[in-house]
Amino acid sequence: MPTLAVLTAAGSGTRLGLDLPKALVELDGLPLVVHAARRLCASGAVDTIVVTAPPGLREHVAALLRDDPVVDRPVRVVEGAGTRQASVAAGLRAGLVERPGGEPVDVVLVHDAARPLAPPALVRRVVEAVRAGHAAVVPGLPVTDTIKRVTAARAGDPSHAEPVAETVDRAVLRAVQTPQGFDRALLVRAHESAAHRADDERSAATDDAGLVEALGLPVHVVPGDTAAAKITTAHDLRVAALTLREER
Ligand SMILES: Nc1ccn([C@@H]2O[C@H](COP(=O)(O)OP(=O)(O)OP(=O)(O)O)[C@@H](O)[C@H]2O)c(=O)n1
Ligand SMILES: C[C@](O)(CO)[C@H](O)COP(=O)(O)O
Repeated sequence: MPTLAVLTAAGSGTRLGLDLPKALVELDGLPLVVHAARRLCASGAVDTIVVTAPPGLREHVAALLRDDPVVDRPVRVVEGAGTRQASVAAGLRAGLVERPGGEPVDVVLVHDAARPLAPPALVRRVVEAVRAGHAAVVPGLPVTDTIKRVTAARAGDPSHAEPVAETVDRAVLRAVQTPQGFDRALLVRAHESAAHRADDERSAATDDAGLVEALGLPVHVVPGDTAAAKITTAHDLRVAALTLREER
């Protein structure tokens, strides 16, 4: 049965600090959203894609993807919303409309254009784990830094130094990435039951697996890939350019 990918691209990219939405920023001459869509298609594991575009840029994003020679799956573009969670919900609504005679989607991936170099093999790994029976799957990497839990700095301390409460056991930590993969019915249920918190940045979930966890249902981690790193800052964009060069 078919796999739908919701590709989130509606964010503004505030932390990147350029004067256009992050998904439209170019890496080696191609917008990030196009890099991400190309790799979803190259995986061979994705049948259709719904992209969440920044406000007012739906047509522009649709044209970019329509004109790209490597993006060879049907792509639908919808306008995103104010938070990532609300954008994914909008993408899901559009992507799961049944087409007459079409086979219903059974697996949904949610992927960030902000992770433009997530390799096709990673996409396949996530889809395979869902098809093997894990209803919610996230790629994750071991954490390599020593992690401290801190408490609030003392009021009036000019250094703003935060007291350390403990060193967390990093062996049990994973830094999770996208694409995240789900059984369709589970992801729809998870978004529906968290819809009341979708529009408030402080309460919205930062990833979709978190919504499944909130239902008390299991989420499994498969090995991630350093190439799927998230572009948040200008430094990350430079690292991605190096990753792309190494890939060639
Ligand atoms: N309202 C939003 C916010 C984010 N995203 C998408 O979710 C992914 C992860 O978001 P993030 O990296 O935080 O992107 P921005 O919100 O653009 O970044 P910033 O917080 O720096 O503005 C990105 O692909 C982004 O386009 C989205 O579709 N809709
Ligand atoms: C979904 C995600 O990419 C997984 O690491 C991440 O949670 C997105 O977070 P952001 O704060 O919206 O960048």
